[in-house]
Amino acid sequence: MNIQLSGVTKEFGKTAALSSVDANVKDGEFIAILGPSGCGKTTLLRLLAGFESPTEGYIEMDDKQVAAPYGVIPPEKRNIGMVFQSFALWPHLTVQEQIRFPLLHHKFVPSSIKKRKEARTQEVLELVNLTNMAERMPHELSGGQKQRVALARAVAAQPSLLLMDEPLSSLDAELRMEMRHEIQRIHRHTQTTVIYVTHDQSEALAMADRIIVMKDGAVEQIGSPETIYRFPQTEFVASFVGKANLVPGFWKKGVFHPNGNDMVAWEKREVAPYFMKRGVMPVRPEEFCLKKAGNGLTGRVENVQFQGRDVQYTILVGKDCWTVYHPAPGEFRIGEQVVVELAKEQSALRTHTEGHDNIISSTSSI
Ligand SMILES: Nc1ncnc2c1ncn2[C@@H]1O[C@H](COP(=O)(O)OP(=O)(O)OP(=O)(O)O)[C@@H](O)[C@H]1O
Repeated sequence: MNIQLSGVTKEFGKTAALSSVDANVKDGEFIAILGPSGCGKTTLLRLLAGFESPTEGYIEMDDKQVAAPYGVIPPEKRNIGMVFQSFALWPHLTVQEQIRFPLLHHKFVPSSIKKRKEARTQEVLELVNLTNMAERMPHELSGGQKQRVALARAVAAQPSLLLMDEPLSSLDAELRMEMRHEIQRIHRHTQTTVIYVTHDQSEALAMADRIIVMKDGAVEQIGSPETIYRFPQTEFVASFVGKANLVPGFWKKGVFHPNGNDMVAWEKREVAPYFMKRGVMPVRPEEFCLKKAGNGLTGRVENVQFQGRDVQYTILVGKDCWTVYHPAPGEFRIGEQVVVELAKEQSALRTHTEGHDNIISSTSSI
């Protein structure tokens, strides 16, 4: 299903939950809506489902208007599946009855599936690896198994759009990783358009084709996970996704002089104009390297955290603390003086070409 959101605004009294959101979703895409608590993610999903109408703007699905201030097509008249954080299974139905239910009652079940409801139920049970639990009741299932049933139920009737609201947030860390994989596999298998709400950046980066990053009801940036991570367009995106250090300094002839030190020059090919105008370079913790001596900025190790593959250092440079990931084993101790440099490969990044992203080369004049 293709979706177009145009100037979508939603106000609850004086609260603007969404402010003029424009976005498009292509058929079969996996879109993550990412942002902190209260930024309007659930409101956007509820508008897409048809539970709410916009105060301004409109939503089109496959070129048909489905939501506008004066009218909205309700959820039961849209061909969508939904998965929530709370699973929302019916307590009195077995696993296979939960999956069969939409096949019996959903308005949009394709006739090819209606004719083979039992076979389709078994097929979907297999898809989520629950064939041997078909007769179990919800209280006899683990959290991960319940979430699989919820997923199976949502995709059974082959919806054109699958909406998921923080579906993994009540699962433990290991199960979350497993279910991410499961959801990706189901998406590949069904080719359904997915809109997935999360506040977890690693979930969005790992699963989505494109991410819509939101803040205070507005879209901050839309792009592929790689673009969002490597080429943030605003301070919020840089710090919310991947915890970039926002290094102050000045740009001269496409070269950045951190902390106003014109003896140190950093070249990073692609930095958004937003940062260049503000005299800032966003640098990911892994884009820095630490040395005992060299042509960089001098700092002092404030804290060291062993993380397995990397060591996370907090380095005090001037009055700012920067986060630096350095491959383990750690070579630097708390209190030690170090030199912070931009890792070599950062200046050799290939030119990025994604059409909708407004990225310029730092070698162009500003
Ligand atoms: N029915 C409502 N009435 C009044 N205000 C609401 C209503 N629903 C949402 N809001 C407000 O709109 C804003 C966005 O809420 P929303 O639930 O969409 O955020 P969210 O990003 O999904 O947050 P979370 O991650 O905490 O679920 C919040 O300030 C919220 O308090």
